[in-house]
Amino acid sequence: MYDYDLLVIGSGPGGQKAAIAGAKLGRRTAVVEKRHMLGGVSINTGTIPSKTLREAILYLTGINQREMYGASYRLKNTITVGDLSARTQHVIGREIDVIRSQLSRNRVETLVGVARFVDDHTIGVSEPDGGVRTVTAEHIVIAVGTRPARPESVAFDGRNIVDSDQILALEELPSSMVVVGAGVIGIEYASMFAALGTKVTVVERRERMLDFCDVEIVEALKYQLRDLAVTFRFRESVSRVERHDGGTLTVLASGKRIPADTVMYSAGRQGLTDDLDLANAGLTADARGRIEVNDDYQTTVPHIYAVGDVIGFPALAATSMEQGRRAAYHAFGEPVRGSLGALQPIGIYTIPEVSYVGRTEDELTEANVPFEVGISRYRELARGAILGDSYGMLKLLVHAENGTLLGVHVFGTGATELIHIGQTVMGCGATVDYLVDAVFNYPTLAESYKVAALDAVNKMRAVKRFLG
Ligand SMILES: Cc1cc2nc3c(=O)[nH]c(=O)nc-3n(C[C@H](O)[C@H](O)[C@H](O)COP(=O)(O)OP(=O)(O)OC[C@H]3O[C@@H](n4cnc5c(N)ncnc54)[C@H](O)[C@@H]3O)c2cc1C
Ligand SMILES: NC(=O)c1ccc[n+]([C@@H]2O[C@H](COP(=O)([O-])OP(=O)(O)OC[C@H]3O[C@@H](n4cnc5c(N)ncnc54)[C@H](O)[C@@H]3O)[C@@H](O)[C@H]2O)c1
Repeated sequence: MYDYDLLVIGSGPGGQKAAIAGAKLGRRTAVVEKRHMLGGVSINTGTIPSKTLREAILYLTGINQREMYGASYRLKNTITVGDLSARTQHVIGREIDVIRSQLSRNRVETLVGVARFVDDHTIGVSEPDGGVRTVTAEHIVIAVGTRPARPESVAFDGRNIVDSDQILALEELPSSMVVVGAGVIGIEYASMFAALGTKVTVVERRERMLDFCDVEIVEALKYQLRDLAVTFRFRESVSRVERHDGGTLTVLASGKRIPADTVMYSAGRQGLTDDLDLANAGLTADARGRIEVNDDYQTTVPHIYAVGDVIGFPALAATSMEQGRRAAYHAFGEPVRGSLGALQPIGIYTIPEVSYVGRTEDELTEANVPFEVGISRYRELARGAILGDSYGMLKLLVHAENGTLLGVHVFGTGATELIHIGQTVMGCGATVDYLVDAVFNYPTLAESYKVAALDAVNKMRAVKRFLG
């Protein structure tokens, strides 16, 4: 009766995984995607280019080798935009190829164009040649993602005043830069440009940055960034950004004016729902373009699902993929286990990187959960010394009464990989004793789990001594 069992709008992480899941369940599946955007924001302008850029910067600046070889160590003295973009373009190209191949070998049809609702089962696809193709589907997944917010008060020109998509196309590396917004995007790019030697000023209207993370780890990150000559302006709001001959001027509500070669505006993102004609399907979006869904990712029209950034927090590639898979399974009656949430890791690819899973000290204190802290510092690990990472740390939050792990927070080399050991231990419900008794490869950073676990149990034993 319908052309497809499942039609997915958007081929970012959420859309891709929804489509592949539908196809694996034997359903006729298609994805609609705009020209030149296969893989979504994640592959083309977001996750993959920014993480590849970071890797290129780490390699070419030699920043991670400086504890060993001295502050002046560089692999390449003059790093150009070309040096950086060559690696980025190479990885983007490969990733697009992987996605194209995965979709085609799973017989997911790709329809190129802009999708909009004609009714709740019908989509019009405006194709690049100007034609409109109309297709119908039993189930529809909206995975259209977001775009950077671009307020009128900022004179974006794509050259000196840019958003986080345009930053990838800079013609030369700026010697000074203002980053507006200390969200994850702002801080990741601030740290990358600071590592390249750009003098970075971060303006953030809140009192602190990354307020969902562990306070001690954010302090450690700020210390490292200040050491790279980053200036922070907290509790300051940007009123406007002006373009002048030879540079830019960022005007703050407090009256301060900050001159810089380049401004990157990274103060939030907007759901890409404007062009979808949602009303034709009986749907609405909020002021930030987000669509509301229930725990199964169904919108208010039950056969239409929404996943990924368009449904809001946490807006990560990692979660979007899993939401996509779950939405498709739900549509076709395939069971899924549990719900996404408590054990969702967060990885922030700053230089140095941050990662955590579970709860923070502040959250536990607020909830009156008694906990003990176990800390391991990389400078006391043989692997930390070998790598030349003296600032890294791993922190375990352990329930003071039953020994279960409540949170793991990591700062430094390998943080975003290491976190998964803690995530697995927490997911299996093991206690800190598992980490105390386990033998880890030596010398590794993973050993930090055992060191931190011993630290926590030593403190817990000290309390028990008093209690008899
Ligand atoms: C700079 C940056 C760095 C990031 N780093 C990380 C990271 O390190 N780790 C992490 O987990 N996440 C990261 N993210 C977030 C991650 O990229 C997003 O969470 C993820 O891309 C969201 O996936 P999605 O499926 O919602 O769709 P998106 O990736 O946003 O893709 C949506 C797609 O839908 C298409 N589309 C929109 N409207 C239509 C329409 N009407 N018709 C047809 N197609 C349409 C768009 O062209 C786009 O290709 C980063 C984001 C940015 C911007
Ligand atoms: N490693 C990762 O997982 C990763 C990396 C990058 C992005 N992302 C995702 O992308 C999404 C978008 O990130 P983002 O950083 O753009 O958005 P955000 O909304 O998280 O941060 C924007 C920041 O800008 C501040 N701000 C807003 N207006 C301001 C003004 N006029 N002056 C000064 N400060 C202002 C806000 O207070 C906020 O702290 C996030 O949800 C994030 O999870 C994830």
